[in-house]
Amino acid sequence: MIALHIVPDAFSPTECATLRSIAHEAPARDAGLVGQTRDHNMRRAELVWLDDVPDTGWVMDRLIDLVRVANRETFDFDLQDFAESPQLARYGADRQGHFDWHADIGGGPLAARRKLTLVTQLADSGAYAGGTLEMWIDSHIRSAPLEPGTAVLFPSFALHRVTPVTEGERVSLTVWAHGPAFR
Ligand SMILES: O=C(O)CCC(=O)C(=O)O
Ligand SMILES: [Fe+2]
Repeated sequence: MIALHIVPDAFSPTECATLRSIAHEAPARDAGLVGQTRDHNMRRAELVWLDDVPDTGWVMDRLIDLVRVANRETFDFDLQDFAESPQLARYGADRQGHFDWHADIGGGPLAARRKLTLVTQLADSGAYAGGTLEMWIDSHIRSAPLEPGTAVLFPSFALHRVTPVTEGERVSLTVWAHGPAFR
């Protein structure tokens, strides 16, 4: 069975607003995929890596707490570290922002060690149309709640996607927890 763990109010409305302005003001990079190949049919988004932004230690502290609790209550995975920077992503309707079906466990040395994925919604649900985060869980498609500040955690091997944004802009915060290979 693949589990899903949902945390409402993982970030407050004010914190979501702060993270949205970081996503807009920090220099963004065009979204590459695992292994740094850029395939815009697969993914279109603007990314800001939080490790590049000063004074965001509080975000990482929160993410660590959220992962710790979710892992204790739901997953019980052998987790070791957070080997990659958290990522702010903007998916704009102007570029048909989206991310096709994929799993986060990839071929690179860091992506290969991903075990748990955490995604937080940051945009108000009225700020965009489309842009649903869907997860393929036990032969069913489950949609992540749209409420800003809600975090969803799932195993990094689970298929998921972000449907095309057709109006406005969706903003999300993603981080991965890493550890030894599943066995
Ligand atoms: O933005 C999202 O909701 C998902 C991001 C994602 O799947 C990823 O970065 O691997
Ligand atoms: Fe992903």
